[in-house]
Amino acid sequence: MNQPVVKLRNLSLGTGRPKLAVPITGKTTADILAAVDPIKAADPDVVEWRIDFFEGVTDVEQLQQTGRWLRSALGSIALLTTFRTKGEGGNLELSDADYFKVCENVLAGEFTDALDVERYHDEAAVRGLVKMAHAAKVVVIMSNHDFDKTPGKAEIVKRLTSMVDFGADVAKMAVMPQSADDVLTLLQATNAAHKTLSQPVITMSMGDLGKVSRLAGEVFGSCLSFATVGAASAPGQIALDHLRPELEDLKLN
Ligand SMILES: O=C1C[C@@](O)(C(=O)O)C[C@@H](O)[C@@H]1O
Repeated sequence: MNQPVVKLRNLSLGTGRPKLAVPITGKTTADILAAVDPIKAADPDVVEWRIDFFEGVTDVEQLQQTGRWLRSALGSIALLTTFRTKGEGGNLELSDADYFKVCENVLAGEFTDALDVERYHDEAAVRGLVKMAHAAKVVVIMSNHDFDKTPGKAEIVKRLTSMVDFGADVAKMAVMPQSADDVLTLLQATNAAHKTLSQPVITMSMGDLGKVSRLAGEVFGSCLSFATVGAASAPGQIALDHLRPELEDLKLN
């Protein structure tokens, strides 16, 4: 089977070394824009704006204006916009209806290259949002987080497969290990999904035990790794200036 590749701005996700994404978790517009210069100096492939940390997230004007300023400050770096709900490890509690409204406001603001869409919400609403994103030529990175445990291999593959069935361009799963065996489970599921799915996948085992999964994407088939410049957005993320040389060392020639 051909390697599935997805274009994200000027990147090809799914081929070569895993791409590097850095989260921005600022609370105010000033914090968010101040994060850009040090991030640009570290030269990531993708910036993830975690809008669940932004205090203006439910104000359409503030969300879209800050998004446009961020987009223009980033230059050629691809922008992924993510509202991570509280139940999946995010920072702010929103009703389902408000979650979808915020995501629609992101799309209407025309500033993002990719949108994170959580898989486990109302299914018709998820499908509707995917349609809207695709009409706006925005890449859908569909996601699911388990901050407590690592489901079995078959369950992880099933969830990633379901994301693709729901129209995801990229399917993403983050899980929490309780043991080294759990990390192996995530890696095995990644390898299996990577070999069978028609879209690229992103996976990670979080926390200290799972750090190895953030280095090993090229071997097991995860196309993007989240790394830090400043604040982390999830446990186990490694500094970008450490992760980049590790990924280069582990490159498959
Ligand atoms: O989905 C992910 C992955 C992540 O949870 C991680 O573990 O690196 C970090 C989040 O910001 C991002 O949206």
